[in-house]
Amino acid sequence: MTDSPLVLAVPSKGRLQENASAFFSRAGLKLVQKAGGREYRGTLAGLPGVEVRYLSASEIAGQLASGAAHLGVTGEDLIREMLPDPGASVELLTPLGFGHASVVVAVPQAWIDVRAMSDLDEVASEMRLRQGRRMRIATKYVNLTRRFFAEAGIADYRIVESLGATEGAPAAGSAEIIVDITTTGTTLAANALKVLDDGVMLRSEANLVASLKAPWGETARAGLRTVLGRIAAEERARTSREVRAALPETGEIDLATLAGLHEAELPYGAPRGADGEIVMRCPVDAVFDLSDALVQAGARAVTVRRIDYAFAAENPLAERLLARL
Ligand SMILES: Nc1ncnc2c1ncn2[C@@H]1O[C@H](COP(=O)(O)OP(=O)(O)OP(=O)(O)O)[C@@H](O)[C@H]1O
Ligand SMILES: O=P(O)(O)OC[C@H]1O[C@H](OP(=O)(O)OP(=O)(O)O)[C@H](O)[C@@H]1O
Ligand SMILES: [Mg+2]
Repeated sequence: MTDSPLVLAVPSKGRLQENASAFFSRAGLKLVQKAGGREYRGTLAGLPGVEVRYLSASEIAGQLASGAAHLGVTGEDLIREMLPDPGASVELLTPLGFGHASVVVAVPQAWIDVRAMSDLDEVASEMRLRQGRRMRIATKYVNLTRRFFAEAGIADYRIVESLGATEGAPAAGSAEIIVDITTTGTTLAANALKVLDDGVMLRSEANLVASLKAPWGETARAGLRTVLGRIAAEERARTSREVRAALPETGEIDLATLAGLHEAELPYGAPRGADGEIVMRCPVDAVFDLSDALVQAGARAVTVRRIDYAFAAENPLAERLLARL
């Protein structure tokens, strides 16, 4: 097996770019773009075993599928559209909380009686019978559309592949209806289109995705552990708080029960002495209940802190992926 670096594919433009760079920098992964932002390759500061490639969101999906990139950030819609059997070539490691958008079936607002896919089925059949032609659907999501329409039992249609400005197709007369991605619905409304009640094909967001086809040599695996370890450390830190308590001078606190009640853990283990200090960690929502419970149980002082990073010996994201390679 080759010992190439970990290739990390990052959106170079479009909606996902800014959020993706912010996500990596929060995790202490500083993207360093070579040669003044014109070069589409870069590095991660301090990690020589990682090579960064700046690509469009759809190219990233393609490179993960082919194995040209090990790890990347892209939209779930693109993965599901471009890969016939996503589970066979990639692993969706974790949704990232940005790039939310839905792939939808939209028809002209003027079609007042058409509200659901079943109505569309009737329209399609009538069009075929009365006018001798098939209903045309403009989209770049050809595969997702075929699958969704097959599941809805609609076969009387034809896909007109669209390369952009899909919402304009019905007004331009190149298709009757469309399948496209939407977030606010502004573009659909501006083009007098409406989404069918049961016409949401996929709710998508940006994901961190790993390739199962890439050459996973030692250097790439080591890079993966570091990158995913930092991402997990940031996530753990952001979603939890550190709770320190001075234990009572007399008596004992049943820490195990308290921890269980408040989804807390003792990352450094139980205290060694009776009147020591303990460090717990709990979800953000559980902070006040846990602190109250500690005070009621006799703790002399309780301090709650935000954490920057919380590293751990386990690396669940990396282990899950490595188990599949
Ligand atoms: N409102 C939105 N419209 C389109 N894509 C969105 C939206 N919100 C999030 N996304 C996500 O961003 C991905 C593509 O982003 P974007 O359109 O910015 O890329 P692009 O650089 O224009 O690439 P392409 O030329 O392939 O469209 C989508 O596939 C989707 O996952
Ligand atoms: O529901 P809305 O918030 O109105 O967003 C949806 C629009 O945004 C996207 O286009 P984009 O701006 O990415 O241009 P593109 O089609 O050239 O990729 C998408 O293709 C829709 O046209
Ligand atoms: Mg776009």
